[in-house]
Amino acid sequence: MSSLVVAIDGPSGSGKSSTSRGVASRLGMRYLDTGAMFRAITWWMLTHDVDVTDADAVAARAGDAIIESGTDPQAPTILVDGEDASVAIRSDAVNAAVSPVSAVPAVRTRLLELQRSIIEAGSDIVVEGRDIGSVVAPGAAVKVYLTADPAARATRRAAEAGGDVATTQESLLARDRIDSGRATAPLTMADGAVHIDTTPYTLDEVVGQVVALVEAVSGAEA
Ligand SMILES: Nc1ncnc2c1ncn2[C@@H]1O[C@H](COP(=O)(O)OP(=O)(O)O)[C@@H](O)[C@H]1O
Ligand SMILES: Nc1ccn([C@H]2C[C@H](O)[C@@H](COP(=O)(O)OP(=O)(O)O)O2)c(=O)n1
Repeated sequence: MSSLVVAIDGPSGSGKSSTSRGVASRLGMRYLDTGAMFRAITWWMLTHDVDVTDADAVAARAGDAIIESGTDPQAPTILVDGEDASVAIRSDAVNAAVSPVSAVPAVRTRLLELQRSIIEAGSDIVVEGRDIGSVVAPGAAVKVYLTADPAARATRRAAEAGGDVATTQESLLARDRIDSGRATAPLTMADGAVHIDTTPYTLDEVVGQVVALVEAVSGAEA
C-alpha cells in the first residue's frame, strides 16, 4: 500500500509550517518543508555569485546545489552542500530573491524530482508549499489550502522574525504576487482542497481541524 500524503499549500505566513509540523507530530508522520528547499537553492545561487535576476543564469546552475532535507517534524533540517543552512535561508536577501528564483522552470523541475523522491521513499508524510496539491502530489489523500488576512500574516511574521509589520506585509504581498502570477506551478488552491482561513483560529485549533480531516480519510481507508 502506498503511503498517505497530506498536502498543505498557501501564502506566506498563513501557518503552513507550524500547522504541518503540528499535524505530523501528532500523527507520527514525516514532514517536508518544500519552501525551505526553494530557499536553499536561492541561498546557494546568492553565495555562488549567480545573478538571481537573470533566469538563464539561474537555470544554468539549477542542478549544481546538493540539497538534503530532514523529515522529522520535531527537528527539521536543511543541508546545502553538506552545510547546515537553516538560519541562512531565512535572511532578508533570500526573502527578496526566493520568488524570482522559484519561478525559473529548471529550478522547479530539479526540486520536483527531489520532493517526489523523498515522498515516495518512506512512510506517511505532510508536505507543505505552494504547489503540493496541484503539481507535486495531486493524488494526495488530504489537501488543505491555508489563508489568513494579510495583516494577520504580517503581524505573525514580524512577531517571529522581528521587523515592523508594514514592511513585512509589503514583502509578503510582493512574494504573493510573483508566486501566484508565475507561469509554472503558481500558488493556487488545488482541486479537492479544503480551504481554512486561519485568521480567527489559534494554531492548536487549526492543527486539530487538519488532524480531523486526516483521521476521517484514514478511518475511511481502514
Ligand atoms: N492559527 C494561527 N494563529 C496564530 N499564529 C499562528 C497561527 N498559525 C501560525 N501562526 C504563527 O505565525 C507565524 C508564521 O507561521 P508559519 O507556520 O511559519 O507560516 P507559513 O509556513 O505559512 O509561512 C509563526 O510564528 C506561527 O507560530
Ligand atoms: N512548493 C513551493 C514552496 C515554496 N515556493 C517558493 C515561493 C515562496 O515565496 C518561497 C519560500 O517559501 P516558504 O514556504 O519558505 O515561505 P514562507 O515561509 O511561507 O514565507 O519559495 C514555491 O515556489 N513552491
